[in-house]
Amino acid sequence: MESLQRPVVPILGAGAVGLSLAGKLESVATVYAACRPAHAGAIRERGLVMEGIWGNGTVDGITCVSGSQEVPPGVDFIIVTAKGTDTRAICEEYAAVIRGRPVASLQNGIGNEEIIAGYTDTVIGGTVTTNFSVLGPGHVRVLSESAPMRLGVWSGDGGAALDLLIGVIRSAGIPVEADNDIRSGKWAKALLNIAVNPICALLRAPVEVAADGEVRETVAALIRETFAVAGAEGVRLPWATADDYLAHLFSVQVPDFAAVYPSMYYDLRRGRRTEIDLLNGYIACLGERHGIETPHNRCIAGLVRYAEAHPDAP
Ligand SMILES: NC(=O)C1=CN([C@@H]2O[C@H](COP(=O)(O)OP(=O)(O)OC[C@H]3O[C@@H](n4cnc5c(N)ncnc54)[C@H](O)[C@@H]3O)[C@@H](O)[C@H]2O)C=CC1
Ligand SMILES: CC(C)(CO)C(=O)C(=O)O
Repeated sequence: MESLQRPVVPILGAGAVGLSLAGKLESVATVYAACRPAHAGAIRERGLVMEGIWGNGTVDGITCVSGSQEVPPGVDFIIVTAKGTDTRAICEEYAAVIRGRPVASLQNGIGNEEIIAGYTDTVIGGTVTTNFSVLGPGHVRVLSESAPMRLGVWSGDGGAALDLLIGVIRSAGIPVEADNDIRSGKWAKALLNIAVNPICALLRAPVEVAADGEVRETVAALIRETFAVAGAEGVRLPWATADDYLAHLFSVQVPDFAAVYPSMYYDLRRGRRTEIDLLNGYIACLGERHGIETPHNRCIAGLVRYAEAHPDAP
Protein backbone atom coordinates (compact mmCIF):
# COMPACT_ATOMS: atom_id res chain seq x y z
CA MET A 1 0.00 0.00 0.00
CA GLU A 2 1.22 3.45 -0.88
CA SER A 3 0.24 5.38 2.23
CA LEU A 4 -1.46 4.08 5.35
CA GLN A 5 -1.80 7.67 6.61
CA ARG A 6 -3.82 9.05 3.74
CA PRO A 7 -4.88 6.36 1.30
CA VAL A 8 -5.45 7.18 -2.35
CA VAL A 9 -9.01 6.25 -3.36
CA PRO A 10 -10.52 6.64 -6.82
CA ILE A 11 -14.33 6.48 -6.85
CA LEU A 12 -15.60 5.36 -10.24
CA GLY A 13 -18.99 6.64 -11.37
CA ALA A 14 -19.47 9.38 -8.82
CA GLY A 15 -23.08 10.58 -8.72
CA ALA A 16 -25.43 10.53 -5.73
CA VAL A 17 -23.63 7.76 -3.80
CA GLY A 18 -20.09 8.30 -5.09
CA LEU A 19 -19.97 12.06 -4.58
CA SER A 20 -21.49 11.76 -1.09
CA LEU A 21 -18.86 9.16 -0.25
CA ALA A 22 -16.14 11.35 -1.75
CA GLY A 23 -17.33 14.22 0.42
CA LYS A 24 -16.99 12.12 3.58
CA LEU A 25 -13.78 10.29 2.65
CA GLU A 26 -11.99 13.50 1.71
CA SER A 27 -11.30 14.15 5.40
CA VAL A 28 -9.23 10.94 5.68
CA ALA A 29 -8.13 10.05 2.12
CA THR A 30 -6.96 11.53 -1.16
CA VAL A 31 -10.04 11.10 -3.33
CA TYR A 32 -10.25 11.03 -7.13
CA ALA A 33 -13.87 11.16 -8.31
CA ALA A 34 -14.52 9.85 -11.83
CA CYS A 35 -17.62 11.85 -12.65
CA ARG A 36 -19.40 13.61 -15.51
CA PRO A 37 -18.22 17.06 -16.69
CA ALA A 38 -21.16 18.95 -15.14
CA HIS A 39 -20.25 17.69 -11.65
CA ALA A 40 -16.52 18.15 -12.29
CA GLY A 41 -16.99 21.77 -13.42
CA ALA A 42 -19.07 22.72 -10.38
CA ILE A 43 -16.77 20.93 -7.91
CA ARG A 44 -13.64 22.55 -9.38
CA GLU A 45 -15.30 25.96 -9.21
CA ARG A 46 -16.75 25.92 -5.68
CA GLY A 47 -16.26 22.46 -4.13
CA LEU A 48 -18.81 19.72 -3.47
CA VAL A 49 -21.97 20.91 -1.74
CA MET A 50 -23.38 18.36 0.70
CA GLU A 51 -26.53 18.41 2.77
CA GLY A 52 -28.33 15.99 5.04
CA ILE A 53 -27.36 13.40 7.62
CA TRP A 54 -23.74 13.07 6.43
CA GLY A 55 -23.20 16.79 7.07
CA ASN A 56 -23.97 20.19 5.58
CA GLY A 57 -21.39 22.36 3.87
CA THR A 58 -18.91 22.60 1.03
CA VAL A 59 -16.07 20.10 0.67
CA ASP A 60 -12.88 21.19 -1.08
CA GLY A 61 -10.04 18.91 -2.06
CA ILE A 62 -11.82 16.30 -4.20
CA THR A 63 -10.04 15.84 -7.53
CA CYS A 64 -12.42 15.12 -10.41
CA VAL A 65 -11.05 12.98 -13.23
CA SER A 66 -12.30 11.93 -16.64
CA GLY A 67 -10.00 9.07 -17.59
CA SER A 68 -7.48 6.62 -16.18
CA GLN A 69 -4.54 8.76 -17.29
CA GLU A 70 -5.63 11.42 -14.75
CA VAL A 71 -5.33 9.01 -11.80
CA PRO A 72 -1.79 8.84 -10.39
CA PRO A 73 -0.08 5.51 -9.66
CA GLY A 74 -0.12 4.26 -6.06
CA VAL A 75 -3.83 3.79 -5.62
CA ASP A 76 -4.76 1.91 -2.40
CA PHE A 77 -8.24 0.76 -3.36
CA ILE A 78 -10.98 1.67 -5.79
CA ILE A 79 -14.69 2.05 -5.09
CA VAL A 80 -17.25 1.58 -7.88
CA THR A 81 -20.47 3.57 -7.50
CA ALA A 82 -21.61 3.71 -11.14
CA LYS A 83 -25.04 2.30 -11.94
CA GLY A 84 -24.91 -1.43 -12.70
CA THR A 85 -25.73 -0.62 -16.31
CA ASP A 86 -22.34 1.16 -16.56
CA THR A 87 -20.14 -1.27 -14.63
CA ARG A 88 -18.50 -2.92 -17.61
CA ALA A 89 -17.91 0.35 -19.47
CA ILE A 90 -16.34 2.09 -16.48
CA CYS A 91 -14.14 -0.94 -15.71
CA GLU A 92 -12.93 -0.86 -19.33
CA GLU A 93 -12.23 2.86 -19.11
CA TYR A 94 -10.30 2.54 -15.83
CA ALA A 95 -8.82 -0.94 -16.49
CA ALA A 96 -5.26 0.40 -16.11
CA VAL A 97 -6.09 1.81 -12.65
CA ILE A 98 -8.03 -1.26 -11.53
CA ARG A 99 -5.61 -3.99 -12.59
CA GLY A 100 -3.90 -5.59 -9.57
CA ARG A 101 -5.75 -3.36 -7.06
CA PRO A 102 -8.57 -4.18 -4.62
CA VAL A 103 -11.89 -2.93 -5.98
CA ALA A 104 -15.07 -2.55 -3.90
CA SER A 105 -18.59 -2.27 -5.30
CA LEU A 106 -21.25 -0.36 -3.38
CA GLN A 107 -23.78 -0.90 -6.15
CA ASN A 108 -27.26 -2.39 -5.84
CA GLY A 109 -28.38 -5.51 -7.62
CA ILE A 110 -26.80 -8.83 -8.49
CA GLY A 111 -23.95 -9.23 -10.97
CA ASN A 112 -21.61 -6.25 -10.56
CA GLU A 113 -18.92 -8.09 -8.59
CA GLU A 114 -18.73 -10.80 -11.27
CA ILE A 115 -18.05 -8.12 -13.89
CA ILE A 116 -15.43 -6.36 -11.77
CA ALA A 117 -13.70 -9.71 -11.11
CA GLY A 118 -12.89 -9.78 -14.82
CA TYR A 119 -10.58 -6.76 -14.28
CA THR A 120 -8.80 -7.50 -10.98
CA ASP A 121 -8.21 -10.40 -8.58
CA THR A 122 -9.41 -8.83 -5.35
CA VAL A 123 -13.05 -7.78 -5.30
CA ILE A 124 -14.93 -6.57 -2.24
CA GLY A 125 -18.71 -6.67 -2.31
CA GLY A 126 -20.63 -3.99 -0.49
CA THR A 127 -24.07 -2.72 0.38
CA VAL A 128 -25.21 0.71 1.45
CA THR A 129 -28.68 1.15 2.92
CA THR A 130 -28.83 4.93 2.96
CA ASN A 131 -30.68 7.33 0.64
CA PHE A 132 -28.63 9.62 -1.63
CA SER A 133 -29.72 12.03 -4.34
CA VAL A 134 -28.21 14.58 -6.68
CA LEU A 135 -29.78 18.04 -6.31
CA GLY A 136 -27.67 19.67 -9.03
CA PRO A 137 -24.13 19.74 -10.44
CA GLY A 138 -21.72 18.97 -7.58
CA HIS A 139 -24.58 19.09 -5.06
CA VAL A 140 -25.78 16.00 -3.17
CA ARG A 141 -28.16 15.20 -0.34
CA VAL A 142 -28.03 12.24 2.05
CA LEU A 143 -31.21 11.34 3.90
CA SER A 144 -32.41 8.26 5.77
CA GLU A 145 -29.97 5.55 6.85
CA SER A 146 -31.48 2.18 7.81
CA ALA A 147 -28.41 -0.05 8.32
CA PRO A 148 -24.62 0.26 8.39
CA MET A 149 -22.66 -0.18 5.20
CA ARG A 150 -21.56 -3.83 4.83
CA LEU A 151 -18.39 -4.99 3.11
CA GLY A 152 -16.99 -8.45 2.55
CA VAL A 153 -14.41 -10.22 0.42
CA TRP A 154 -15.99 -11.42 -2.81
CA SER A 155 -12.92 -12.87 -4.48
CA GLY A 156 -9.17 -12.94 -4.10
CA ASP A 157 -6.95 -12.57 -1.08
CA GLY A 158 -8.76 -9.47 0.17
CA GLY A 159 -8.54 -9.68 3.96
CA ALA A 160 -5.98 -6.87 4.36
CA ALA A 161 -7.72 -4.69 1.76
CA LEU A 162 -11.05 -5.21 3.52
CA ASP A 163 -9.57 -4.19 6.88
CA LEU A 164 -8.02 -1.06 5.35
CA LEU A 165 -11.23 -0.14 3.53
CA ILE A 166 -13.37 -0.59 6.64
CA GLY A 167 -10.85 1.36 8.73
CA VAL A 168 -10.84 4.28 6.30
CA ILE A 169 -14.63 4.40 5.92
CA ARG A 170 -15.14 4.15 9.68
CA SER A 171 -12.60 6.89 10.38
CA ALA A 172 -14.58 9.13 8.00
CA GLY A 173 -17.56 8.70 10.34
CA ILE A 174 -19.63 6.31 8.20
CA PRO A 175 -21.16 3.32 10.04
CA VAL A 176 -19.70 0.16 8.45
CA GLU A 177 -19.46 -3.55 9.30
CA ALA A 178 -17.65 -6.56 7.88
CA ASP A 179 -19.87 -9.21 6.29
CA ASN A 180 -18.42 -12.70 6.05
CA ASP A 181 -21.07 -13.82 3.55
CA ILE A 182 -21.34 -10.84 1.23
CA ARG A 183 -23.01 -12.89 -1.53
CA SER A 184 -26.00 -13.36 0.77
CA GLY A 185 -25.53 -9.75 1.91
CA LYS A 186 -26.00 -8.49 -1.66
CA TRP A 187 -29.21 -10.55 -2.02
CA ALA A 188 -30.46 -9.34 1.37
CA LYS A 189 -30.02 -5.72 0.26
CA ALA A 190 -31.54 -6.49 -3.16
CA LEU A 191 -34.78 -7.55 -1.45
CA LEU A 192 -35.42 -3.93 -0.48
CA ASN A 193 -34.68 -2.68 -4.00
CA ILE A 194 -36.82 -5.40 -5.60
CA ALA A 195 -39.68 -4.45 -3.27
CA VAL A 196 -39.63 -0.67 -3.58
CA ASN A 197 -37.49 0.64 -6.46
CA PRO A 198 -39.68 -0.24 -9.48
CA ILE A 199 -42.96 0.47 -7.65
CA CYS A 200 -41.80 3.96 -6.59
CA ALA A 201 -40.30 4.66 -10.02
CA LEU A 202 -43.49 3.67 -11.85
CA LEU A 203 -45.89 5.33 -9.41
CA ARG A 204 -43.63 8.39 -8.97
CA ALA A 205 -44.10 8.03 -5.25
CA PRO A 206 -41.84 7.85 -2.19
CA VAL A 207 -41.09 4.56 -0.44
CA GLU A 208 -44.16 4.75 1.84
CA VAL A 209 -46.31 3.82 -1.16
CA ALA A 210 -45.06 0.22 -0.80
CA ALA A 211 -47.22 -0.15 2.33
CA ASP A 212 -50.36 1.30 0.75
CA GLY A 213 -53.34 -1.06 0.82
CA GLU A 214 -53.53 -1.04 -3.00
CA VAL A 215 -49.83 -1.86 -3.44
CA ARG A 216 -48.77 -4.00 -0.49
CA GLU A 217 -49.92 -7.34 -1.93
CA THR A 218 -47.90 -6.77 -5.10
CA VAL A 219 -44.81 -6.00 -2.99
CA ALA A 220 -45.40 -9.19 -0.99
CA ALA A 221 -45.71 -11.23 -4.20
CA LEU A 222 -42.43 -9.79 -5.57
CA ILE A 223 -40.70 -10.86 -2.37
CA ARG A 224 -42.28 -14.33 -2.21
CA GLU A 225 -41.10 -15.03 -5.75
CA THR A 226 -37.63 -13.73 -4.91
CA PHE A 227 -37.39 -16.03 -1.88
CA ALA A 228 -38.34 -19.02 -4.04
CA VAL A 229 -35.62 -18.14 -6.56
CA ALA A 230 -33.03 -17.41 -3.85
CA GLY A 231 -33.75 -20.84 -2.36
CA ALA A 232 -33.22 -22.53 -5.71
CA GLU A 233 -29.93 -20.62 -6.07
CA GLY A 234 -28.78 -21.82 -2.63
CA VAL A 235 -28.62 -18.26 -1.24
CA ARG A 236 -28.89 -18.15 2.56
CA LEU A 237 -30.90 -15.04 3.36
CA PRO A 238 -30.90 -13.65 6.90
CA TRP A 239 -34.70 -14.23 7.09
CA ALA A 240 -36.02 -17.81 7.14
CA THR A 241 -39.18 -17.01 5.18
CA ALA A 242 -40.53 -14.33 2.87
CA ASP A 243 -43.05 -13.41 5.56
CA ASP A 244 -40.24 -12.84 8.08
CA TYR A 245 -38.57 -10.44 5.65
CA LEU A 246 -41.88 -8.73 4.80
CA ALA A 247 -42.39 -8.07 8.52
CA HIS A 248 -38.95 -6.36 8.60
CA LEU A 249 -39.67 -4.47 5.37
CA PHE A 250 -42.98 -3.05 6.56
CA SER A 251 -41.99 -2.41 10.19
CA VAL A 252 -38.42 -1.09 9.72
CA GLN A 253 -37.28 -0.37 6.17
CA VAL A 254 -40.41 1.24 4.71
CA PRO A 255 -40.82 3.52 7.77
CA ASP A 256 -37.08 4.39 7.67
CA PHE A 257 -37.29 5.42 3.99
CA ALA A 258 -40.96 6.50 3.95
CA ALA A 259 -40.47 10.01 2.60
CA VAL A 260 -37.59 9.44 0.16
CA TYR A 261 -37.43 8.32 -3.45
CA PRO A 262 -35.22 5.39 -4.47
CA SER A 263 -32.51 5.62 -7.12
CA MET A 264 -34.66 4.03 -9.85
CA TYR A 265 -37.22 6.83 -9.47
CA TYR A 266 -34.53 9.36 -10.46
CA ASP A 267 -33.41 7.20 -13.39
CA LEU A 268 -36.90 7.11 -14.91
CA ARG A 269 -37.52 10.78 -14.19
CA ARG A 270 -34.25 11.70 -15.92
CA GLY A 271 -34.84 9.42 -18.91
CA ARG A 272 -31.96 7.07 -18.02
CA ARG A 273 -31.66 3.31 -18.15
CA THR A 274 -32.52 1.66 -14.86
CA GLU A 275 -31.01 -1.29 -12.99
CA ILE A 276 -34.19 -3.36 -13.44
CA ASP A 277 -32.28 -6.21 -15.09
CA LEU A 278 -30.02 -6.55 -12.05
CA LEU A 279 -33.07 -6.67 -9.76
CA ASN A 280 -36.60 -7.86 -10.69
CA GLY A 281 -35.55 -8.71 -14.26
CA TYR A 282 -32.76 -10.86 -12.86
CA ILE A 283 -35.20 -12.73 -10.60
CA ALA A 284 -37.50 -13.38 -13.57
CA CYS A 285 -34.55 -14.65 -15.60
CA LEU A 286 -33.29 -16.96 -12.84
CA GLY A 287 -36.85 -18.15 -12.17
CA GLU A 288 -37.10 -19.27 -15.77
CA ARG A 289 -33.83 -21.17 -15.44
CA HIS A 290 -35.09 -22.98 -12.33
CA GLY A 291 -38.64 -23.55 -13.59
CA ILE A 292 -40.07 -21.18 -10.93
CA GLU A 293 -42.98 -18.92 -11.89
CA THR A 294 -42.21 -15.22 -11.28
CA PRO A 295 -45.17 -13.41 -12.87
CA HIS A 296 -45.00 -10.33 -10.66
CA ASN A 297 -41.28 -9.74 -11.17
CA ARG A 298 -41.63 -10.41 -14.90
CA CYS A 299 -44.56 -7.99 -15.14
CA ILE A 300 -42.94 -5.17 -13.19
CA ALA A 301 -39.67 -5.54 -15.09
CA GLY A 302 -41.60 -5.25 -18.36
CA LEU A 303 -43.40 -2.12 -17.13
CA VAL A 304 -40.10 -0.48 -16.15
CA ARG A 305 -38.52 -1.39 -19.50
CA TYR A 306 -41.52 0.14 -21.27
CA ALA A 307 -41.21 3.32 -19.20
CA GLU A 308 -37.47 3.48 -19.99
CA ALA A 309 -38.20 3.23 -23.70
CA HIS A 310 -40.94 5.91 -23.57
CA PRO A 311 -39.56 8.81 -21.53
CA ASP A 312 -41.77 11.83 -20.92
CA ALA A 313 -41.76 14.45 -23.60
CA PRO A 314 -39.63 17.40 -22.40
N1 LIG B 1 -29.10 6.65 -4.64
C1 LIG B 1 -29.25 5.85 -3.58
O1 LIG B 1 -29.94 6.19 -2.59
C2 LIG B 1 -28.58 4.52 -3.53
C3 LIG B 1 -27.98 3.98 -4.64
N2 LIG B 1 -27.36 2.77 -4.55
C4 LIG B 1 -26.73 2.16 -5.71
O2 LIG B 1 -25.50 2.83 -5.93
C5 LIG B 1 -25.19 2.87 -7.33
C6 LIG B 1 -25.07 4.32 -7.77
O3 LIG B 1 -26.32 4.96 -7.59
P1 LIG B 1 -26.47 6.53 -7.69
O4 LIG B 1 -25.31 7.17 -7.10
O5 LIG B 1 -27.82 6.82 -7.18
O6 LIG B 1 -26.44 6.75 -9.24
P2 LIG B 1 -26.09 8.09 -10.05
O7 LIG B 1 -26.66 7.90 -11.40
O8 LIG B 1 -26.50 9.28 -9.25
O9 LIG B 1 -24.50 8.09 -10.09
C7 LIG B 1 -23.72 7.33 -10.97
C8 LIG B 1 -22.90 8.31 -11.76
O10 LIG B 1 -21.88 7.63 -12.48
C9 LIG B 1 -21.68 8.36 -13.66
N3 LIG B 1 -20.90 7.57 -14.60
C10 LIG B 1 -21.24 6.42 -15.21
N4 LIG B 1 -20.26 6.03 -16.03
C11 LIG B 1 -19.28 6.96 -15.92
C12 LIG B 1 -18.00 7.11 -16.52
N5 LIG B 1 -17.54 6.23 -17.39
N6 LIG B 1 -17.25 8.18 -16.18
C13 LIG B 1 -17.71 9.09 -15.28
N7 LIG B 1 -18.90 8.99 -14.67
C14 LIG B 1 -19.68 7.93 -15.01
C15 LIG B 1 -23.10 8.66 -14.11
O11 LIG B 1 -23.14 9.65 -15.11
C16 LIG B 1 -23.72 9.08 -12.80
O12 LIG B 1 -23.54 10.47 -12.60
C17 LIG B 1 -26.34 2.11 -8.00
O13 LIG B 1 -26.01 0.75 -8.13
C18 LIG B 1 -27.49 2.29 -7.02
O14 LIG B 1 -28.48 1.30 -7.14
C19 LIG B 1 -27.25 2.09 -3.37
C20 LIG B 1 -27.82 2.60 -2.24
C21 LIG B 1 -28.57 3.83 -2.24
C1 LIG C 1 -32.02 1.96 0.14
C2 LIG C 1 -32.52 2.72 -1.08
C3 LIG C 1 -33.98 2.46 -1.30
C4 LIG C 1 -32.28 4.13 -0.65
O1 LIG C 1 -32.72 5.08 -1.49
C5 LIG C 1 -31.75 2.31 -2.29
O2 LIG C 1 -30.96 1.39 -2.24
C6 LIG C 1 -31.97 2.95 -3.61
O3 LIG C 1 -32.48 4.06 -3.68
O4 LIG C 1 -31.63 2.31 -4.63
